Amino acid sequence: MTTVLQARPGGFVSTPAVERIATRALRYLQSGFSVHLRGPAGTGKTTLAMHLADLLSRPIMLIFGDDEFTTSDLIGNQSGYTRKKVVDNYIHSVVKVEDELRQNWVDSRLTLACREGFTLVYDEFNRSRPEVNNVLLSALEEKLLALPPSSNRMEYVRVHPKFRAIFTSNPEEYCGVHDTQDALMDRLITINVPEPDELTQQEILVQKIGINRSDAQVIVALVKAFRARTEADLASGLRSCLMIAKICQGHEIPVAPEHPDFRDTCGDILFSRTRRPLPEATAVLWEIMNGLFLAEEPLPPTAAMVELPTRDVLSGNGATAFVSEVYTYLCQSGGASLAEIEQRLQINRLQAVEALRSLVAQGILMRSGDLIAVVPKDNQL
Ligand SMILES: Nc1ncnc2c1ncn2[C@@H]1O[C@H](COP(=O)(O)OP(=O)(O)OP(=O)(O)O)[C@@H](O)[C@H]1O
Repeated sequence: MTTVLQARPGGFVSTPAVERIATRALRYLQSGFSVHLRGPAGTGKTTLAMHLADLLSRPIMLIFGDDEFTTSDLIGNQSGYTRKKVVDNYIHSVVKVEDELRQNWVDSRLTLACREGFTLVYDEFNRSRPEVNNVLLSALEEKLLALPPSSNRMEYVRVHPKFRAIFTSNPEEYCGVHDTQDALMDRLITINVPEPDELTQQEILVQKIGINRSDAQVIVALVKAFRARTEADLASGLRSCLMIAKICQGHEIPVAPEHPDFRDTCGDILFSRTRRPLPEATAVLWEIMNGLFLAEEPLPPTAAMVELPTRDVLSGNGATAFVSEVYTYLCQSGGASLAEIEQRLQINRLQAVEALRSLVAQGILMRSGDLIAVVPKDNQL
């Protein structure tokens, strides 16, 4: 039996970045085009596709691309028989028997969506072989879906004007996906869905998992730093963030880099997502964790305003961007906690920590136990 999904609103987190993509996609759908959302795993393509389908307010047919698919999985096939037997004994000496055997045609999801004007969400469509998807070409362009020849039904379905299709796909270098055929791509409007920005990821953690914002910030910054340093960039970090947040929330594990359960959870989730050897990945994660932990402590007041070194000197090789801003703020404020630095300079935890580390490395700030202080200018390296 073919199941029709009804729109299930709620659960979709919208931020300005997500909204921009959704608005564009909806515009194209409303103009009668089908849309293709393309991007790495876990960037939110399926969630966005279902959200767009909700907005179209039509029943939804969902198909998942599969290498084993045949054309009949998309359009339908003959299934079972109807048998009709008529015995005519009107004249007692004559018995006439008519026996008719008919195959039944069962629509599959694409055919039903085309016929009834539903919204088709074809998730990861390039996992199906390209030739199987060829039936879509005439449905999208000529608005006719061709069915196999038959004597007892129409061989074409005229596509309902409200029919729309939303496709999603992973990049072609992914394992298990096929090349997308040019003719199909030419009939779609493709939107590249990038890794959600940090604000979006934080918002999704806060709204979906229910953790507080500062914990969401720490998790997102931590996963981002780990991925950047281990080149684990094939998939988005969002799923890892959601997993860490959900486990911490469900088991009351503090989102604190010094807490052993938090460290273990992050390790279990992140190590398998990089191709770096385990000892190297472990060293990177602990280094990032230690950086976050030390910087968690409030900074001490500074004695006096110190002349501001130039940005070039402060930022060294350019790897750390907010060094001079952090330094200026510390000198002017006479001391600040990490959260205050982030808030005041509108930077994230990782950027603040990296800037502080750079200042310590250059001898402009010094660490004394858990505290960090400004070194008087005369004593600077
Ligand atoms: N805007 C959003 N609102 C709420 N949750 C989201 C949003 N975007 C992504 N998510 C969540 O992030 C996770 C990954 O999203 P999703 O499955 O849509 O990604 P995808 O790009 O389709 O991944 P894949 O290519 O692996 O199928 C899911 O748990 C999803 O609920």
